[in-house]
Amino acid sequence: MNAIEVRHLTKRYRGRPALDELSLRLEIGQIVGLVGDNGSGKTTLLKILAGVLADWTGEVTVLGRVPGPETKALVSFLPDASFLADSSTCERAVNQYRLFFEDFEAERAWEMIRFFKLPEDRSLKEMSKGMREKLQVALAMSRNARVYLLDEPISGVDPASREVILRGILDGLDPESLLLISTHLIHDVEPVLDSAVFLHEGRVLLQGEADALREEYGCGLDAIFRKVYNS
Ligand SMILES: Nc1ncnc2c1ncn2[C@@H]1O[C@H](COP(=O)(O)OP(=O)(O)OP(=O)(O)O)[C@@H](O)[C@H]1O
Repeated sequence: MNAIEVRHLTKRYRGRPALDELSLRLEIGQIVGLVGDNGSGKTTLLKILAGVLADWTGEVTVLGRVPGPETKALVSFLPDASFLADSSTCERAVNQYRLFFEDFEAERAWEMIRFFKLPEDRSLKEMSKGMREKLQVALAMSRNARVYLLDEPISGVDPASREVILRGILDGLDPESLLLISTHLIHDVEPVLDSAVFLHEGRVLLQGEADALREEYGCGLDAIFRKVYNS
């Protein structure tokens, strides 16, 4: 079964298409990079798949169902903007997740919080941007979801921490799940990707297995990005 199936998906904001007849299929058991130039529709697509945007046209299924309450229980979505209260500490955030999500494993979240060396005595307001991102990754990846949708999870972190976060994401990832990760930091994420989807103006510009794309273009995904978006 395809984890995600999208056909002719169009989403307009005040009449202007953010996604334009987009079609895409993603199978379970993969780590997929979602890349594209600014405004190409990555966040909009992830929000629709996560079931937080509803006014679109076309066909979308996630794990065989139209995005809604049923799929939300199976999909772990890490949005680009923090939704946790500024006053939250690690402990409060873990407890909030435990209340919200039946599939949340608090112990796994604590392991990641320690692995990321996050300060347990500081509120979110007192944490740096990178620390907040690490906490959100720890929470999102501690759900036993079938589909993980991560919107720019490493945008605010230093290069060494990016590797640590990616390791944290991969450790314990169920091979029977799909991880879709949007990023501008293709070079950093490339080593973990099985495949990539390139968006442009709300459509799929290029999609394929990472190895096949590298072979076809004779370079890495980062260089492919520069080639296709500069041409
Ligand atoms: N709430 C909104 N109201 C109006 N237009 C919006 C809204 N959100 C997004 N858009 C528009 O939709 C298009 C796609 O935006 P989106 O945020 O999905 O792109 P993106 O690929 O995630 O961009 P970036 O790489 O800059 O984060 C853009 O033209 C943007 O201006």
